[in-house]
Amino acid sequence: MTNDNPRTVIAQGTFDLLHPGHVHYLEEAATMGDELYVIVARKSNVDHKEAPICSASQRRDVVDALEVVDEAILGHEEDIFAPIERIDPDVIALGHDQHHDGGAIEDELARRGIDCVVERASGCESAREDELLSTRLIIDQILERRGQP
Ligand SMILES: Cc1cc2nc3c(=O)[nH]c(=O)nc-3n(C[C@H](O)[C@H](O)[C@H](O)COP(=O)(O)O)c2cc1C
Ligand SMILES: Nc1ncnc2c1ncn2[C@@H]1O[C@H](COP(=O)(O)OP(=O)(O)OP(=O)(O)O)[C@@H](O)[C@H]1O
Repeated sequence: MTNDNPRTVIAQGTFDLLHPGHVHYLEEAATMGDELYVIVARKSNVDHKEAPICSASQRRDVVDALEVVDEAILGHEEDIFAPIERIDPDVIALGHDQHHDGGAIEDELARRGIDCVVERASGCESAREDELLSTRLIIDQILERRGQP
């Protein structure tokens, strides 16, 4: 049976060098509705940490290949609310450590007339050996192991 009124969820992030923490986040975001769209951040908007290694379109293509994702799209360069206005989601799923203020996002959504709730996803609890679950930690580990002698 087809769902005539699917609940749409938006997740977002940099997604440079995909790891299981990303999969955890996207799988949880998908449970918040029926269709999952993912906005992949432009390099120019990743200003709170080191710039991503992979290009925006390559990061988008890898996220888009995940079964749990209905569609991954490139973020807007200037107005981060432009894709949200176009997709008109029911839920925005913030990552557990995303620096964005959920209240401020809700205020801006209301100002633009977008009826949407903001949820916070959980962190990935993995007790596995060799746990990294962070792009920064993976890159640090690569530099440590493979860096110049
Ligand atoms: C609701 C929402 C919408 C966003 N839309 C965009 C966008 O259109 N373009 C973009 O470059 N970044 C967008 N971002 C920002 C990035 O996706 C992201 O939060 C941040 O810049 C990358 O850091 P992170 O991976 O540590 O979260 C959005 C963030 C949020 C919370
Ligand atoms: N270990 C994790 N558990 C749950 N969610 C995660 C985890 N790692 C990343 N995410 C989520 O995935 C989304 C994209 O994360 P991002 O691209 O910033 O990866 P990251 O590994 O946290 O990067 P970095 O370590 O460079 O900050 C964010 O919403 C973030 O909260």
